[in-house]
Amino acid sequence: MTNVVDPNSDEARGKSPVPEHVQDAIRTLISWSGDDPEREGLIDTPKRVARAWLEYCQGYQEDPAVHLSRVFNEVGGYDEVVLLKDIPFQSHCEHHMAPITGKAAIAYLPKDKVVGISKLARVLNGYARRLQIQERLTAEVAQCIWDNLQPHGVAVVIEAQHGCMTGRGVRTPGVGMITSRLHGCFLEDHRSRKEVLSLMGY
Ligand SMILES: Nc1nc2c(ncn2[C@@H]2O[C@H](COP(=O)(O)OP(=O)(O)OP(=O)(O)O)[C@@H](O)[C@H]2O)c(=O)[nH]1
Ligand SMILES: [Zn+2]
Repeated sequence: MTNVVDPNSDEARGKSPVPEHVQDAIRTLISWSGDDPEREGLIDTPKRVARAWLEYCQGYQEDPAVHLSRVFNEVGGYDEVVLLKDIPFQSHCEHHMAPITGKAAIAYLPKDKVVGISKLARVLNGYARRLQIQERLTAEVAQCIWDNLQPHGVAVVIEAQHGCMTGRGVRTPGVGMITSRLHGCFLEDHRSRKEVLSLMGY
């Protein structure tokens, strides 16, 4: 007799198994919130939530510095600011595990190496996909670029909205938080700082 595999099973859909104790934790949260985790619409929810959280927190599985290991040493005499603007990201605050959504501007003034620009967004994602506060996220991205590219300067500005301030608590939709971290010439030299912030639109 041939084994018939249910096309809706986790196995057939290539989904990774979720340990029972993790599903239990989510069932507990559902019933504590006032709903019945055994009703039809919620039956598979614990598995979905668990897998979603693995994805939101994928950054724990990587060292973002890895993305900066492939450098181009030939910069063709380019000695001006490189800026990546409006990089969208999603993170989660470590206080409420609520979404933080925003955009980042990442700039550096290369010394002798540049990286593919997508790598700057990858570094941002590597740190954003963890439980964060915005200040630490900003500092970690800047430090990673500063340490690994050894440029003349690094500037990171992040502008974001915090779900814990919009959907709950003080409930102030539209409020934005801006954080910045500067290193090297952007920190020390007034003109460089003004130039980079103005390129970023601040
Ligand atoms: N500095 C900083 N604060 C954050 C960030 N994300 C969330 N918060 C704040 O973390 C604080 C946690 O405060 P608590 O008093 O411990 O928690 P709470 O009682 O839920 O606070 P409320 O949000 O005011 O209801 C809140 O003021 C949040 O607005 C962040 O990225 N940076
Ligand atoms: Zn929060």
